[in-house]
Amino acid sequence: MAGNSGLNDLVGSAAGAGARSSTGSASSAGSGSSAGSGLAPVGVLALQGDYREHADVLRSFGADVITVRRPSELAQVSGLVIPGGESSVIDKLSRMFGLADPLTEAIAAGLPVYGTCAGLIMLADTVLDGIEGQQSLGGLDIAVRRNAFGSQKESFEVDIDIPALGAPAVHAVFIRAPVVEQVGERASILGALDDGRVIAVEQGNLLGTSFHPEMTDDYRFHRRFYDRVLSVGFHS
Ligand SMILES: NC(=O)CC[C@H](N)C(=O)O
Repeated sequence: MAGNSGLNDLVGSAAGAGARSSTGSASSAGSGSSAGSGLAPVGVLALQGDYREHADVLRSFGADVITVRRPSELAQVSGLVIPGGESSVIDKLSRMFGLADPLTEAIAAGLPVYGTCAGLIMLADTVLDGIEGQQSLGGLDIAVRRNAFGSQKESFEVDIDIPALGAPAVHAVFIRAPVVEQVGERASILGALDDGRVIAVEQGNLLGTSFHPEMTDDYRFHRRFYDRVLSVGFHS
């Protein structure tokens, strides 16, 4: 899934990162049930970032996937992926499009959500090093630091043991990634770097990784999210 367009979406500056009129491969499928299961579609927040890659991963599971850019689309979904990209842009656009409050409400109501990188930042209760005025949706009892790896190591790849996923280790791709600096008592750690810095967390129906499984061919984190979607059967 390591499509160049997705990578450009991740590393590109905020300039030109506004709402896209093109739906790309993640075109909205409208309402409908997911893969004959009677389940509502799974959503991918498509304001900015590499949402197409996430949609492709979920479709590979047989899921019915829709892109989410407005509250009426959010109201249809049984789960949501918030992709990587630029959290300050996703934050601004979600407020501009009237999605921020419905998203916060859906998270509080138990919507299963998986956030990667910028998506993890959006799910954090506390954001360190946000731009002025930056807000998050919250939900995860954590504090994340944006761009925590500094300019020298903005992007890197490393194998990380994730006990909850079993063997083999996950090949994790970090792109201007955040780290989880504080983990509150309601969140649990799924993975950390050798130096102890936390990069994967879970809390009830919320899952977050600093890195980008959609850029590899190991979809166990997406599978974990989708299994949660199937078992929760969320509808608003
Ligand atoms: N790959 C990514 O999602 C990068 C996240 C970005 N640094 C941010 O602050 O949102």
